[in-house]
Amino acid sequence: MISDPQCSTLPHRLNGTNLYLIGMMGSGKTTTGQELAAALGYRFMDTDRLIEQVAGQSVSEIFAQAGEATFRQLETQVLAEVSCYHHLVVATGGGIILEPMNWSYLHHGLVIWLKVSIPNLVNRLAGDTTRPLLAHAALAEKLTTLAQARNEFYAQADLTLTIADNLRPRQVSQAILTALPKILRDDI
Ligand SMILES: Nc1ncnc2c1ncn2[C@@H]1O[C@H](COP(=O)(O)OP(=O)(O)O)[C@@H](O)[C@H]1O
Ligand SMILES: O=C(O)C1=C[C@@H](OP(=O)(O)O)[C@@H](O)[C@H](O)C1
Ligand SMILES: [Mg+2]
Repeated sequence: MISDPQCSTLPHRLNGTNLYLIGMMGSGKTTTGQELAAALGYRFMDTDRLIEQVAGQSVSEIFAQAGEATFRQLETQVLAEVSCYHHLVVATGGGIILEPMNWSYLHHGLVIWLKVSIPNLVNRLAGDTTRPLLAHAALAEKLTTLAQARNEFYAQADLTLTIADNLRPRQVSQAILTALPKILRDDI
């Protein structure tokens, strides 16, 4: 629930506008998104989970069997469908920002970049086996290369939150709730 009185009018002011979380793998989009949705009384959706439902396969299986290009097509298809709804917090996949068409859907709502340091991403993702782009790669180097290629796209978000390394998911959600009013137009 929203405890800060300054944020208590936020659900009203948002008026159902979707919130899209973007950022690198491990930045906490899926985890924080659930906290944020609960705080706002929104529904939570995760494009990766929707893709898995559509394909009947895990993300890793799609990458291995159909390839990344097919995954990206499914990602755009799922995002297009999701953007028809409202009152959603949507955790996206880290690469959703690469396809220009996706921005036309993301901009139906407000886009929030969870900006997390590479060392913190490495800590969180060490041992992870569910992210095919990180398989068979030196983790820190791969994340650094991906971030270098992607940061200019993440920076197109409506709101950038630089997340301190010790912030728990609930605190990240609170930080978003505190920051959102500052970017809301009066007519939104
Ligand atoms: N604020 C946080 N503090 C500590 N661990 C976190 C935080 N946010 C996410 N995590 C952990 O990091 C990992 C990746 O989080 P996830 O939400 O799946 O990221 P994303 O969806 O951005 O790839 C998970 O193990 C999750 O529990
Ligand atoms: O960064 C990426 O290109 C990807 C991120 C993953 O989602 P998370 O960002 O939730 O890990 C998932 O969509 C897929 O493995 C590709
Ligand atoms: Mg995720």
